[in-house]
Amino acid sequence: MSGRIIDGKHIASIIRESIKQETEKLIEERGIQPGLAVVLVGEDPASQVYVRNKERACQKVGMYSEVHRLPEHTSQSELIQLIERLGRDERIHGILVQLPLPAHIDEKAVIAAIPPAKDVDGFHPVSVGNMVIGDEAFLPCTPAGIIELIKRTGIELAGKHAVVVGRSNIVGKPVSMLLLHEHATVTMCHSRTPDLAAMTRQADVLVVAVGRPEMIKAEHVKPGAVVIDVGVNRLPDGRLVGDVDYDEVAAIAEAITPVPGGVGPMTITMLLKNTLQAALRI
Ligand SMILES: Nc1nc(=O)c2c([nH]1)NC[C@@H]1CN(c3ccc(C(=O)N[C@@H](CCC(=O)O)C(=O)O)cc3)C=[N+]21
Ligand SMILES: [Mg+2]
Repeated sequence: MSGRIIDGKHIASIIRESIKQETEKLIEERGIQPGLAVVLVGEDPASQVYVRNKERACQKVGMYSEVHRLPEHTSQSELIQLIERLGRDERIHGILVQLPLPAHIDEKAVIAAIPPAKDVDGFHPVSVGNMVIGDEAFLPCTPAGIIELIKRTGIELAGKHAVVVGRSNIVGKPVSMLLLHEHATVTMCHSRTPDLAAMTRQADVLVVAVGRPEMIKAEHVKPGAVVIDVGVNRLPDGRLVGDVDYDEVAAIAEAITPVPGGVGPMTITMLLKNTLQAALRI
């Protein structure tokens, strides 16, 4: 038996088509073109690729985008001044500061400078708080993309046991909360969890976001589970792999996301969705 492949690229393209149509309508009817500003500090090669992909995705759906590339040595106050200027800029509906930032900059202080109404990453403490209490908020893009992927694949979450491996503020913690909102029973695991496999083998839905290449093996997975792989790991030989050993796990899972072509394309799609939403709200 080999499980279904959850085709994130295809599902993302369907959603992007409807975002494109709504964008055209907003321009036509109200003269508002959704605009995204992406801020990139430093020369990290992976970040450069992500930022270029985000810029291209905006253009494809008819949104305005601008990228601010700042040198590695930019000071925290210079960066915050730029964010405050973008916060006042009427052309800009969404602001995204690419993470990670250089070590001399306090990420929390920078995120706090983004007006919550333009926080399309959903990282501002106000957005996080609204998300946790279930109020309207910009949902963080990767967690929102994961839920959308599961729903559009026709997988029921209510009453299921979801196990999340990884507790980051950008994926593990928020996706656990969104799974809870979908009425799953949620277990959160991390690097200090003893006997990880004993926990993950209980999962009906297993979400892995730890950043360790191919660490989840067949022994970690209950036959028939749904496996969502959030990892994006570039190996020395250039191959891109997830946190899940795809070949082993695909053989026993009911459904599984590939890397690339799984969660990644959904992340950018949810960013476009949030940017459209930000423009619709004004
Ligand atoms: N402020 C901020 N917001 C983010 O959302 C954010 C960030 N910083 N820093 C880095 C991470 C990572 N991330 C990805 C987005 C798309 C793919 C993606 O499209 N991946 C493709 C493959 C891309 C490739 O070939 O390298 C795929 O999985 O099919 C991956 C990773 C967003 N992040
Ligand atoms: Mg894999």
